[in-house]
Amino acid sequence: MNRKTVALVAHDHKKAELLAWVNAHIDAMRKCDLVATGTTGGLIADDTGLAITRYKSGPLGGDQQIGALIAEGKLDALIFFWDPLNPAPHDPDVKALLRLCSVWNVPVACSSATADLIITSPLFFAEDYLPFKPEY
Ligand SMILES: O=C(CO)COP(=O)(O)O
Repeated sequence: MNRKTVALVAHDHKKAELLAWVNAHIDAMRKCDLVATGTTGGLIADDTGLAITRYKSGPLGGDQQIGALIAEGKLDALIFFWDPLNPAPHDPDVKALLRLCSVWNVPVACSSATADLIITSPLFFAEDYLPFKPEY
């Protein structure tokens, strides 16, 4: 099976929802190389025992570090439960991260419903499926 690199990110009010989602898809998570922003990654690693490469906390540059992975073609999906009800001090970074997913055609889920569809899609792990990669 094709090993995929998946980023896990959640704002504070959405962390419990992301943790529940990870646990609901724990078998799929074990088949992925996981990266995360700092606090999100620590929470998930402590709860599940999954190995996660942790970057800085979002407000301290973690979103931008994950954005750099996207720009380098090293990320296969972003699961980002951002908070639509509370302002974030680093909102420009949040927007920049989501923007790069569109620039580089990287699948991104901002809700558990969409994340369910990505992670259960046979295409996602298929050896012979390569999403279109734009050439700039
Ligand atoms: O702020 C975040 C994403 O924008 C997430 O950062 P933490 O995982 O460190 O809370």
